[in-house]
Amino acid sequence: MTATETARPGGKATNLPPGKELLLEADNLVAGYVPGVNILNGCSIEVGKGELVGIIGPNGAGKSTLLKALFGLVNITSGTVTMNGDEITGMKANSLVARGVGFVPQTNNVFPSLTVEENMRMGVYLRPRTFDERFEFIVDLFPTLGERRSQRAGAMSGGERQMVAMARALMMNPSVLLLDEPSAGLSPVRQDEAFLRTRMINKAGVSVIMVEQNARRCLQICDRGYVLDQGRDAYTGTGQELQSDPKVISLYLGTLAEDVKREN
Ligand SMILES: Nc1ncnc2c1ncn2[C@@H]1O[C@H](COP(=O)(O)OP(=O)(O)OP(=O)(O)O)[C@@H](O)[C@H]1O
Repeated sequence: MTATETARPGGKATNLPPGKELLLEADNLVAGYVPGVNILNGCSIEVGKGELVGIIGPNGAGKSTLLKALFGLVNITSGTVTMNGDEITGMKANSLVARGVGFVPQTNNVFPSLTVEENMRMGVYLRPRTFDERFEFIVDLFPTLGERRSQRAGAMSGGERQMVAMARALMMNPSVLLLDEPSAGLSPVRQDEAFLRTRMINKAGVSVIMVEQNARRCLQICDRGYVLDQGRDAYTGTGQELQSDPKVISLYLGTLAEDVKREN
């Protein structure tokens, strides 16, 4: 099997594996930051319940913009976003969080002057009474955060802060977590840990949409992926299909192509 060019409007075939239930769908999104300048130009993705979906593509393809559009932070001029069959297009972030969408931005994603525990409390400010139960879940997943609950987030390393940011988004018990480049700015070892954490979150039952610059690692851990190009979903397939597809490699995964050459 190789990656497939995604169906353009009209031919609405699903990309989900057989029997997989649809959780979230972006259909033909057009969106941008300023009127008249579209960054997403008809972008469609599907996420099944329990899936880890990777979004890769060249710089400026609109990967982060897609996540921001899904989270109500970028103006959508046409197209729809649905979750569990309900339309959520353009809803504001607080409504989306209440509906089970979590977002971890790439930067400025923790309150540095607050402790780990205070960051977690901020994450659950809409449902403060659930703090104990959710914090227990977090500590089961990331024991370090239990040990360091009184430490200021600003005094932690980049990788640890990323863990705090993920944990904070998990405090609201989201069905789907949007992760914007969880490995950005981390050393290779810390990047591996960030990918491992992402996988653990997914294994704990949370669907994940992960945007990544590190395409090779992203495709290694995701169930399915989308290659974005100029604001559109150009290719899709399983992580393995995309990794091994020559046209995806030659067009979008320059560094991966080099790696494949070296390995052969
Ligand atoms: N806040 C903003 N205001 C205006 N334009 C923006 C803003 N953020 C991003 N853009 C533009 O949108 C386009 C897509 O950016 P985006 O960050 O979504 O791409 P990306 O695929 O995530 O790229 P990268 O891999 O480099 O992070 C770029 O041309 C960028 O300059």
